[in-house]
Amino acid sequence: MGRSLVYKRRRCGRVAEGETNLAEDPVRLDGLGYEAGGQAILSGITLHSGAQKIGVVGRNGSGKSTLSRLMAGLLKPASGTVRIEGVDVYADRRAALRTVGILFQNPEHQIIFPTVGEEIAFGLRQLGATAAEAQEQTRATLLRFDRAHWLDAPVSALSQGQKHLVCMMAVLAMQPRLLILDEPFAGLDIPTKRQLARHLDRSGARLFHISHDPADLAGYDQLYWLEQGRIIAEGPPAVLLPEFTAEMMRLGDQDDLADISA
Ligand SMILES: Nc1ncnc2c1ncn2[C@@H]1O[C@H](COP(=O)(O)OP(=O)(O)OP(=O)(O)O)[C@@H](O)[C@H]1O
Repeated sequence: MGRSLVYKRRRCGRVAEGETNLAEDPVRLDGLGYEAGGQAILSGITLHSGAQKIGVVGRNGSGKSTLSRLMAGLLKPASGTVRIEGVDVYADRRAALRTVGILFQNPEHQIIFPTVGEEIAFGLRQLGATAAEAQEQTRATLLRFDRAHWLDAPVSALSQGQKHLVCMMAVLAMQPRLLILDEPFAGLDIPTKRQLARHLDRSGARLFHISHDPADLAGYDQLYWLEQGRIIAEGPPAVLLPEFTAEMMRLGDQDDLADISA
């Protein structure tokens, strides 16, 4: 995979002043590393950002899902820390639950209850709401998304795009400060993607969107390029995405699918 890439991390274009403040940045990854099967999956990831819409672009196997799970505190780092809004998300799980939400690529991996209302209420109960409070907040969330009539709908009767919306409502009901998106739009059609993206933009949560698809990240404020478990470039989408796309096209003209990291 991309063995010919020899970039050192570099800045692509100008990052607006004020987006990075080392003392106060709400998203802080410092020397983050992760190992599995005796191999380094992520190494030396340092990223400080105060941007509202942060994106990470990377090809298959670059470490995107591992990074998103570390960001949500679901994996223990081998080295370094993830601090979101001042919370060490692995060390302080209770605070992390209130601070960070995550949406996965496959809603089937996220949904565990048979009805929409139960699914949304579950997260709220996790945060300490009583059954009555959770019910009230669930109804309010459905109303906010114009889906009051979904309360008792069986999840099994929903389309894939609708299941994604259920996951999104369930996570946003918990009012996370940061929402991590692990390719939640993969496989969805353009109208569905656009509708879900609109809901996200309205949510007010800071977004940390990880994707292989440059189109997902075009409107983002600050982008990072993940390659072989390292950040190799950062910059605004107008500069970084064309470079990423050109490199992906170049790699596509070769055949590196046979490579197995040893
Ligand atoms: N538990 C594990 N044991 C061994 N190898 C792992 C483990 N988890 C991840 N890897 C390897 O780490 C690399 C990064 O995996 P990861 O799933 O994070 O990448 P990704 O960018 O999300 O990939 P994709 O876009 O294909 O989903 C891959 O080579 C994967 O095989």
